Amino acid sequence: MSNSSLLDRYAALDSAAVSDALDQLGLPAGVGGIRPVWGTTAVVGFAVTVGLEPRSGRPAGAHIATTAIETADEQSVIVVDNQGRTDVSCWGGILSLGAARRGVRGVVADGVCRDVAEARELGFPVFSRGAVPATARGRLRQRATGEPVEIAGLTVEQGDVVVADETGLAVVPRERAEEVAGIATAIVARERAIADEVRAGARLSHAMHDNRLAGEREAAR
Ligand SMILES: O=C([O-])CC(=O)C(=O)O
Ligand SMILES: [Mg+2]
Repeated sequence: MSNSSLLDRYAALDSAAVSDALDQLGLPAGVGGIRPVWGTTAVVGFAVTVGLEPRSGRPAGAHIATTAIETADEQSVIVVDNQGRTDVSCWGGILSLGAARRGVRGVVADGVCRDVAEARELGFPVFSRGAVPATARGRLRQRATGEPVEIAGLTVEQGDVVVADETGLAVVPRERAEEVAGIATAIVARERAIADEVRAGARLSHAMHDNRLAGEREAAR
């Protein structure tokens, strides 16, 4: 499957269905707490990773995330590991502008951002733990780009599939991405069938029995 067909498949899914598929395969489930900072609803793409750390008096290099954005493209989601910090911004409006100009699909940060209005005006999806005005300059430095990072307890490797929406975040190892998409697609179809029965008046406790909802193994579609 081509990369763009794979991302089209994920665009038809959501973080909950992907999390259920990951559960079935014994892979780490999705996580919450990282949410859209303006009205965006969902983003899927291949991870381009950025690891940050406190600057702690060391010399400043390139501004955080700038070199990662320069390697990213229209299939990328920038994934920023700021170790969950909420006291200093790890993403801002000029970064959103630079990423949007490359066609990047969005950013997912385990930390907080600033310049929310600038992201909204650009239509650039930003998912984070919230926002704070305090700049990264002088406070943070880039530890690495393209290396594995940790986001809300999930390891994300460069090229993994990232699914972020209003519910939370799911991360799929690239080598399992076709398999997970197949199972998640079957889960979505089964849940639609259950919802149709509920709309038609079926008893909820019957239609939504756990054995049916989550206990079965899915045949991938
Ligand atoms: O200086 C910063 O912290 C980054 C920033 O605001 C931006 O990208 O616009
Ligand atoms: Mg700014």
